[in-house]
Amino acid sequence: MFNHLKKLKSTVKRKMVSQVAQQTRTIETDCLEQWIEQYRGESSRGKCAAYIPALKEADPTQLGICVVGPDGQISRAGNYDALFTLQSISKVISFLAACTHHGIASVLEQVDVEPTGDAFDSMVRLEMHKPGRPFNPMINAGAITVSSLLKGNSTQEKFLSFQQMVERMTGRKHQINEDVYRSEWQTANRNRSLAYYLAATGFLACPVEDALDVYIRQCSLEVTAEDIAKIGLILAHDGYDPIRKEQLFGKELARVTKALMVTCGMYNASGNFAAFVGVPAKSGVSGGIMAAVPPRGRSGELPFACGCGIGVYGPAIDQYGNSVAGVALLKHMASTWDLTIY
Ligand SMILES: NC(=O)CC[C@H](N)C(=O)O
Repeated sequence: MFNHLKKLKSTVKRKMVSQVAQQTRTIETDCLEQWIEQYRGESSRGKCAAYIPALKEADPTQLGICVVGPDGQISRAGNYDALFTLQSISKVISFLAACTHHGIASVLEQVDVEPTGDAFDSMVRLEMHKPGRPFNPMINAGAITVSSLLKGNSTQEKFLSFQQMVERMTGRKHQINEDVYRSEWQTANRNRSLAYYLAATGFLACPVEDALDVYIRQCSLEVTAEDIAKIGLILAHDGYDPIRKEQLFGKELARVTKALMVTCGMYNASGNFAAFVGVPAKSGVSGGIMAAVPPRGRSGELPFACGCGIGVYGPAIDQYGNSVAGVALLKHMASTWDLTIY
């Protein structure tokens, strides 16, 4: 009798908890849906990237978001299921993969951790600090160096080690968008020059065209906002996947990576983003933004107080290469939900 009562009590309690969770989820999703409609119009202040011709084909008015919490709570709104290519968000993952293979210290011998304040594809500083390594792994020069360092002796092996890192974090298989890959390969004159310069100065660990091929392939991998939100969540929890309960990479690597995201992740708009959103994030020119929100001890009342990963997609980008509507949405969300780490 006593046992029966105890079981009944715990079932009632579980039901109540799940109802509360359900309710919270709905409130958060409601907020996100409302904000998406509020900020969708911001996309008219930007344009889809045109220097990679295939990216121009995207619908600039799309805006989607997915937020994932450590207990598996997911809130999605807008065009959250749209597929887009990782582009520069891939730089975070290739850095994780290269450091997992070589160790942080030896990767940092080839690429520094200093912000530049220049455009992501700039070459101006490479020659100014002779024979300096590229400034950081989040600009193209540094990312091409990192791609050349990926584990493996061929482009296939190197790309595979990148792809496996992505798939370990998202928990699913990903494909390359062949049109975007081809389009970038055919128009990559600037990145090609960067890669040749890196080879000339001894900062490329494989032949130029191989490094470029791996880099462009990783940029063309297709994901959804939910995929990058999951990666953001793992970074927020210092390399630990709280949903599958598995440590995927070390704490120190997670911390170095988040510091790079804060200082360089939004390129030469990283200062503004740090001031008005205030979380480690990485953008890509296809319109994705991945953010890692660590647990906030301040109040259990806050939405996603135990931290979360955020994935945003809005293909109209600004002069810095960041999603215009995506950044506006994140600014609103950060101030309302008190997301900042500062
Ligand atoms: N900012 C970006 O997303 C740049 C990535 C793109 N593939 C390039 O190298 O130009």
